[in-house]
Amino acid sequence: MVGCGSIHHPQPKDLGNLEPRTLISHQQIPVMAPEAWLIDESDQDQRLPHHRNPKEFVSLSKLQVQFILTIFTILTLQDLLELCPGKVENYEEKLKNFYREHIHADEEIRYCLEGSGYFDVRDKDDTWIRIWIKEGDMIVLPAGIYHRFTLDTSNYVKLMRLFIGEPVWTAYNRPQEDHPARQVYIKTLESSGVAVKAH
Ligand SMILES: CSCCC(=O)C(=O)O
Ligand SMILES: [Fe+2]
Ligand code: NI
Repeated sequence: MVGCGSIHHPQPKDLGNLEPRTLISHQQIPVMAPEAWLIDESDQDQRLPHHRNPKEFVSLSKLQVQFILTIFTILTLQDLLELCPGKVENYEEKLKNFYREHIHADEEIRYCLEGSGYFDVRDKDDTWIRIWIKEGDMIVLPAGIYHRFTLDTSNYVKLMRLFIGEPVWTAYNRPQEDHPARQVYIKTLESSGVAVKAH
């Protein structure tokens, strides 16, 4: 990397419309829940919305219930997070918080648009595994897994933060053995035959 933000990597075409936002660090993009609705059966142009009259929307939770037996997930883009010294407000504090061992009640989903960084995750023996995330990589951490994040020495990363349904940010710092998400995670591991070290 040369200076922060000075390198422009070509973007995949479908991300082109995000480009202007990437100029601003950690900018919130309004959360737009994916919309879904029942359609009419008319022969009109298939590219039209085909709403029924009156419109009948289907809530995200209903979609999830109806399709629970299939892998059916809608990811919501929350924001683009650019991390880099000198460019981001409260950089030191942010990095410190990201590097504090924690869990979430939901999956942590990140797509790396540019740069690189490390996601550290605890394995079954409570040992850290460092995962190097580079441009074009996507990571999905299960709810309840202890993890943390840091930049690598390139000192620059631009991450898309994605959520399934409502974005929930809350980080629960270790220890969280009684947290429901932690308990579900441990149970899932154990039921797939992984013995988890007690701690
Ligand atoms: C910089 S994204 C990774 C940091 C993290 O674990 C989080 O945001 O919860
Ligand atoms: Fe996290
Ligand atoms: Ni780069």
